[in-house]
Amino acid sequence: MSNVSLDLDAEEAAFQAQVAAIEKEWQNPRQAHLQRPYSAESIAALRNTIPITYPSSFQGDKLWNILKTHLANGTCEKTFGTTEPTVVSQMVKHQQTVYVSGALCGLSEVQHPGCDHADYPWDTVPKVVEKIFKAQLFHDQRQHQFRMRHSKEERAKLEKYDFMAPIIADGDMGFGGLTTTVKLAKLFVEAGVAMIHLDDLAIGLKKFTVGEGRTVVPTSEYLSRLTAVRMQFDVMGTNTLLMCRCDTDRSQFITSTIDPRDHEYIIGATKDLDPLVEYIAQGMAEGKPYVQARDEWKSQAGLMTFDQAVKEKATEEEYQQYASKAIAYGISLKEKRRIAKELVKQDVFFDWELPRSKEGQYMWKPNVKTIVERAILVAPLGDMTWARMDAPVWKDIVEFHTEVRKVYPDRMFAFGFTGMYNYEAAGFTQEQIKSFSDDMAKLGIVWQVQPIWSVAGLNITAEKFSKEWQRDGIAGYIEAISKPSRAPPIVDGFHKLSYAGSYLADAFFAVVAGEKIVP
Ligand SMILES: C[C@](O)(C(=O)O)[C@H](CC(=O)O)C(=O)O
Repeated sequence: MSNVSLDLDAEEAAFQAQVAAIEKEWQNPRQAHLQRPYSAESIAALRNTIPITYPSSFQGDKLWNILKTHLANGTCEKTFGTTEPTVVSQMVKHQQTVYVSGALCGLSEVQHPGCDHADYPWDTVPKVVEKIFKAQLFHDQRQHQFRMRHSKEERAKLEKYDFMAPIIADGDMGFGGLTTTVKLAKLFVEAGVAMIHLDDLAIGLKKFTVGEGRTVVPTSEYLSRLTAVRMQFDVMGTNTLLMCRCDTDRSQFITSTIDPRDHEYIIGATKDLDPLVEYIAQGMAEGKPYVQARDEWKSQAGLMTFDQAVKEKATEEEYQQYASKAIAYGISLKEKRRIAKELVKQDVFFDWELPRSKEGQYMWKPNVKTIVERAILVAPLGDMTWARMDAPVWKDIVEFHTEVRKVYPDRMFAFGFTGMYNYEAAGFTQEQIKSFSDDMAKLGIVWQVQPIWSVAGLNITAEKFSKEWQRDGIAGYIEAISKPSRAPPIVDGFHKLSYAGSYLADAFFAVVAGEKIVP
């Protein structure tokens, strides 16, 4: 049955042409760094039958050029997070890119705000990107129309900003299974994003107040997620960028032991105690707080990785032999146990089931080596890499980027000056803090973001004005806002007719009335 004429030859020819076009796209120097585990045929079979193009692709190319230029110059783009289009209309005067942070969206763009547990609806951030992108188009259009009202000579004196700063957005962990990740990627592209970042965190498992912040997923799941996004970008035929963020360096748990590539870092008990969950349940029944019961158990359990457990029991010589065979990428616990049995005289007790959390997570040893491994493994799927670090440990920053650059010398990196960074406490001098961004740029960290400026940053401004308004009423508004914004250089606001879009509205009336709108 068919409602169109069934020309099988034409259908086959169109499919083969599509396959050839995709293969050509993939050979483009712009995509040379990418490797896919799937074929052009598979992508062609997943495409629509009508051509569709997305501004996201254009913005992706624009971002690529901006960042590549920084890489070549050893400089970087410094931006910050916002969800507010008016803020974007100002930041483009100094920033080349805009960041839409999940944490900010979760706090101010949803019906039920809250801490950054990435527990907001999966389409929250794409919707904010769409809002911002459309606002950028508005500012771009009204500026262009305003300029075109003037002669070429007059335009030399008018301001001109690039409002279409590429948007980088937080894709978090993809929000569930692969089909959700695919839909998320699709929505981001449709919204006009230039790049999204996707991480290796588990959904729904952040707990900050009790110090059990983050949980990662196995390497295999991380790979699948990123592949799903790359596949969706390919299906849509866009040059939208994908940033592979990795949180392994500062996470406390992993959801599963299924992937041997993670076994080196999974922590077990080396004392044969009752399981942690049972100890906590009993302790709490006796009136102990959760954290106290947990920490008591942890202090008795001899928590360490299997390799460390072997080191405790082996002689120096035995351990050296063991390490040479058993400590390498991807060696499973089963294999490690076999090697230990063969080489170490003493029995090594190690049980990674005992410390499992109530939710079933396994304990994880955060460290730089694992982010290096994950970053290198997934690099061919993405355009950039971000090792999320809570603490400004310069040694770790240098180690991570140097190691990845040994394999991918042209890799571009991102860095987030996330939440609680305390440079003084970490021993940084004022000079080091000042040159921090420039020093990182030399490591290839071309995109640097202060993601959550909009919380404390806007709060400071709002609190200051609210006090003045309460104290001085309209006199306060006139002095604090109205007068300074009208004095040259005039601040953007409703009083500036071009900014507010008044000339644009007039132009609509004029064109409809058949009048001329250019000189
Ligand atoms: C970048 C981030 O994902 C965000 O949502 O803005 C957060 C920010 C933060 O915790 O300060 C993150 O780094 O996880």
